[in-house]
Amino acid sequence: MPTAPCQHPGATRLSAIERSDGIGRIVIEADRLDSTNRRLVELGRAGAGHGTILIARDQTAGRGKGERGWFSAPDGSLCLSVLVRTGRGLREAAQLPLLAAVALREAILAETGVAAGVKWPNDLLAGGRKICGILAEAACDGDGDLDFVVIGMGINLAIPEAGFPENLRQGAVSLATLSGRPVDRDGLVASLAMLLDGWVKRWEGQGLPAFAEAWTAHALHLGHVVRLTDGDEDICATLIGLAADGALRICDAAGTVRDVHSGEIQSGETGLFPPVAPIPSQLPKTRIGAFS
Ligand SMILES: O=C(O)CCCC[C@@H]1SC[C@@H]2NC(=O)N[C@@H]21
Repeated sequence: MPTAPCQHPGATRLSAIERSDGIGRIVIEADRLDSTNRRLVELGRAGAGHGTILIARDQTAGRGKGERGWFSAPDGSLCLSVLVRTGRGLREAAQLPLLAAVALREAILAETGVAAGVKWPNDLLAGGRKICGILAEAACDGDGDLDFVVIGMGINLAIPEAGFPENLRQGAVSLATLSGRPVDRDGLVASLAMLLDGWVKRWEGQGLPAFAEAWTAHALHLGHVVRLTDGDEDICATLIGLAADGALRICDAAGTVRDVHSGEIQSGETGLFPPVAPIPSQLPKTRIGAFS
């Protein structure tokens, strides 16, 4: 029997998909929330267990990478967050956003037939347009040790082209548009929970080697020159692949091989990734650490 999670005001329905442990053991669905990441962090601090999933039909202040907001449409988007408690430490947990992209890519392929590529670190794209974004945030205890990680995923399920804000229309697309058929939202959640659970368990045992090959096999732009940010620095570099700790290994314009631990790809030489203007952010200024 699933154990009851901590309740919160936005939760309108509680259901458990058929798992007795692990990811998806508890699924909380809310009609409307500000941010599933934000709320799941609160639930985590209050003791919610490993594998809790929080889904919102409508998200009013979704968080995106780089302090941007995240656009979603009620009924057209899937906004969910997953709470992961791991025996591995904070440094290694920074690999979870990459792992999440692998699991989500597989779930999308299984449920819709859409084969996405992974734009470092964890955006999923098809035909050069973004299908989903992932934002993982780490919560630490008073000593700075990892308490838990919340992995948030925003997936464009069935947003018509005209349903995206104008500044996103060129760069984003939904799964229903790509596949030409409706997407079974609950099927996608169940598939994701199962796949993510398996990948996290393998990663707990083996670390990065558990999924590095799967990530690399579908990574976009490896071997190509791209413009990317390395922290605050804007650089052009050739993407080499993943380093042993999960950082992105690049070769910069001076020919120096170095590793990038956080940043984003801004554009690729094929012109696949035109920069997208950020959505005005309603983010609070105090954040727990964001990995991606
Ligand atoms: O900018 C990105 O690419 C990451 C977007 C992540 C959005 C998801 S939607 C569900 C979860 N809750 C949030 O507030 N953000 C993530």
